[in-house]
Formats: sequence, structure tokens, C-alpha cells
Amino acid sequence: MAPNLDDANSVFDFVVKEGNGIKGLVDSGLSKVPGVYVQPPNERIDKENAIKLELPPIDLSKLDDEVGEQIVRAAETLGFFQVINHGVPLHLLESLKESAHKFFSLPAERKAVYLAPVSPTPLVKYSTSYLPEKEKVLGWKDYILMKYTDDEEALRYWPEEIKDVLLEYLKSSIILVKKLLGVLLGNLGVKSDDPMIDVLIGRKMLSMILYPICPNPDLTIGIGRHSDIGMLTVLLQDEVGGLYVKTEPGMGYENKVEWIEIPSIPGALVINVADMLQVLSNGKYKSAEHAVRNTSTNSRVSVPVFTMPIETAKIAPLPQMVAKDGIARYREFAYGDYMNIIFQNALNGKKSLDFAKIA
Ligand SMILES: O=C(O)CCC(=O)C(=O)O
Ligand SMILES: [Fe+2]
Repeated sequence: MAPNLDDANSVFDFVVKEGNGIKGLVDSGLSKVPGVYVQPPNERIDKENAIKLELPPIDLSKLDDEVGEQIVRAAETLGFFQVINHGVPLHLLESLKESAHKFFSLPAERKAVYLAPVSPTPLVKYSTSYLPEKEKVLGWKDYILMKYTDDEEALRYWPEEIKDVLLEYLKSSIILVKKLLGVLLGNLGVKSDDPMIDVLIGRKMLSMILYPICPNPDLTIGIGRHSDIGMLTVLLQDEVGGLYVKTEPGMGYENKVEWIEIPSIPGALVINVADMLQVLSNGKYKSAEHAVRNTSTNSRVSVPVFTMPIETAKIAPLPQMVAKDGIARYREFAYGDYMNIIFQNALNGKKSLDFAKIA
């Protein structure tokens, strides 16, 4: 049944609990966003205060010293860059975008089987916003999240309609991540065959996200300001665009501009440094805050792959970085402790790392 748009509980039940998602809300016909999606002004992305990233995509067809330097420089400044000739087949990128649209167009009851309280598997979760039960204002997005354990479980438990294309994408993304980490950790003195690297990306998770058309995109946010969990994220975004990185002092933009838009480049993948790589590098590499803006003209899909340490991994700045810098900027912690903090709180920008910060 269509919700009463003036009643926050009715909207919440329809979108979150019954699993209709924002997609269902938009399909039921609405001319303005319900109040629970209206962000306070400081959480919105001000288009007037944004510029497009001018850095051309990094060509990985030959990974020589010069390309290595481009990767390191990008990780040290914005923490976001784009890559082409990345080894992930282009036809796969097209299939992923198509599959994402198809998946979210399924009837609500087909997706709702993966709602957290009823999902037949802890490996798959279908939801909307980030943590709807904990947020005051919700994000304008729906998503399906898949954890990877092994191929057999992925093929058994991930949704039938998308499992093959996702598994292929995950596999080629991991090869890409290993290449990039070889460069980034290599630059910090870690050998590319160090077994530590497998521990640091021992867990993988990927998501398909839909940002439905929004009648008031200036008031909403698709996904609020956050930095990513884990080591390195690979992100496929479609032609619509809307991904913005928040500038910080030291990134070279000073106070002149607040947001850098990561433009959509056909065939490219977006790479970003996540929190654990920032810690290991003792703050040298930037796990930047980012957010997604909605649009009133198109629905957008994206497909991020998150690579993360295993739960018991002890995370701390690399000793050689501490020796070089003369101080450790973070204390040691278990990755699982960080994850608990992340999943118990609404998105809160970079504050997720404060617990480990040494002032
Ligand atoms: O959809 C996007 O472009 C970004 C998604 C994102 O930042 C995330 O899922 O962590
Ligand atoms: Fe993110």
C-alpha cells in the first residue's frame, strides 16, 4: 500500500521495513521528498562550492616508475584517483550497470527477502540509506550488500540475478587492488610478496547501489559524508555522476573550494584510499571524506568493492613510517574493534578514526 507521505512512520515502514526502498517510493509517485529525507544545510553538497577533479585518469597499461609515482601522489593528496586499462573487462562494467538497474527494478518482494531480519544468509543484506534505524535523516539510496567468503558460498547465497557478474568483477578488482597496493605499500617499504598484504585484504565485500531520481536533489543526500572502511576501494560509477570528495587542509585546495567532483569517465574505475591504509601509512595516504549527490533527471547506479583486513588483524602505523615521522599518529587496534564502531553509529564523517588517533 502506498505510504502517507506526511507521516514519517508510514514512510519509514514502507521504505525501510517493507523493503520498497526509495525506488518504491519514487515509483508510487511523489512530487517532493518527505521530511525525513531533508538534510540540514551543513550536510548537503553545495554545487556552487565544488569543482571537477582535473587529474586525468592514470593509465595502468604499463606500471612503470612514473605511473607508480602518479598513484602515490594521488594517494597522498586527494586520496581519490581514476584508472583506465585497469584489467577489469569493459564489457563487465557495462553488464554490472545493467544488472544493477535490473535488480532494483525487481518487485519489492523479491528484494525484501534479503532484508536483515529475514535474509536467508548473513552474507547478503538489502537495505536503504546507511543505518536507517540510527539516522535522524535518511539517505536517498537503496543497496544490496554482499560479503565474500568463497566462490561456492557466493554462488549459493548471492542473489541469482547478479551473482555471476559480481563474482567476476570482484575477482578482477582484487587483482587490481593487489597491483595498486604493491605500489602504495611498496613505497612505504613493504615488499609486494609480504604475506601481510593478504591479511590486510583478507575480507572482501561489494555492493550495488541505486540512487533513484529525486524531486529535490538540493535538499537530500544519496550517501552522507564518510570515509571508507578497509584498505582500498574500487568503485564503478555510471554516466550520471554525483560523487564528491570533501577537501581538507593539505590537499592543496585550502579554503577555496569545499568539494571536488569525481567526474564520470567512460571505462574508468575510481580508486580511493580507505581508513586502514591511512593508519598504516601513519597519515601519509588520505582516506578522504566523500558523499554522493542525487539528481532530478536520472537514477544512478554504482558498484563499490571494499577490501578489508581480517577481523583479528592488528592495525597500526608501519614501524618504518613511525621511525621516519618520529611519532605514531594512531595507536594499535584490532580491525574488528574498528568495524564495531562503524556499524554501531550513523555516518559521521572522519570521526570513525578518532578512537585510535594519538593527539
Ligand atoms: O556511489 C558512489 O559513488 C560512492 C559510494 C560510496 O562511497 C560507498 O559505498 O562507500
Ligand atoms: Fe564510500
